[in-house]
Amino acid sequence: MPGEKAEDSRPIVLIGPMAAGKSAVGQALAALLHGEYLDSDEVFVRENGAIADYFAKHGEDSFRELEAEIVARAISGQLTVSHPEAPRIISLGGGSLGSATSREVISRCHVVYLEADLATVLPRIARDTGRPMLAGDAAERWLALFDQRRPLYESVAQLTVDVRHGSPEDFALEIARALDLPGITAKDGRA
Ligand SMILES: Nc1ncnc2c1ncn2[C@@H]1O[C@H](COP(=O)(O)OP(=O)(O)OP(=O)(O)O)[C@@H](O)[C@H]1O
Ligand SMILES: O=C(O)C1=C[C@@H](O)[C@@H](O)[C@H](O)C1
Ligand SMILES: [Mg+2]
Repeated sequence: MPGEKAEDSRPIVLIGPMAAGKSAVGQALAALLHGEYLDSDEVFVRENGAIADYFAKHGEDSFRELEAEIVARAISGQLTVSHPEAPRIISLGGGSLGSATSREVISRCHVVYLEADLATVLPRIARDTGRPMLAGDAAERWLALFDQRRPLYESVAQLTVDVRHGSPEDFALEIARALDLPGITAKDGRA
């Protein structure tokens, strides 16, 4: 029909640094689109236990191998439980783009980069014990990792959302509008 938006079954993948809100925004977006939400960190924990414990026992390299496998399974639809045509929203672990395979795998998706800064995430990471990559001085570690990874996020992002001011629901609507998804109007979010 003229004027009707074409179906677009590509998953929406959320990337960005630790505590930017990938999980919170991903869940809000799934609710808005009546879609399925998947989180590579949650899948990891379900299959292997707490991330901090896994790092302590097996080290980061082993974690990254399993993480890359989970990303591939998530994107390919192997972990999907809902209707095959339901929108799929997938949040990736903050360090997952270190894998060239994962960068390649997500190139066929809508890739949305949640861009944050230290001031925004500081209250969220200050008392963190679950993120082994932030062990020690969490603020210093977050900044160092962000400096190192920012070029990777930027190189794969198709849409960048500034998440410094607003709620997860605000950002979900911004993403849905920017991607011009079927069923979303500019005015209130739903057709
Ligand atoms: N826009 C927001 N406003 C206020 N709080 C937020 C916002 N986005 C996320 N949060 C809160 O910040 C914390 C971290 O968010 P979240 O877990 O979604 O980040 P993440 O990017 O998935 O982090 P990780 O790298 O650990 O997976 C959570 O407590 C969440 O509720
Ligand atoms: O930035 C990282 O390296 C990480 C981010 C988290 O999402 C987890 O994937 C894990 O704690 C490692
Ligand atoms: Mg998360």
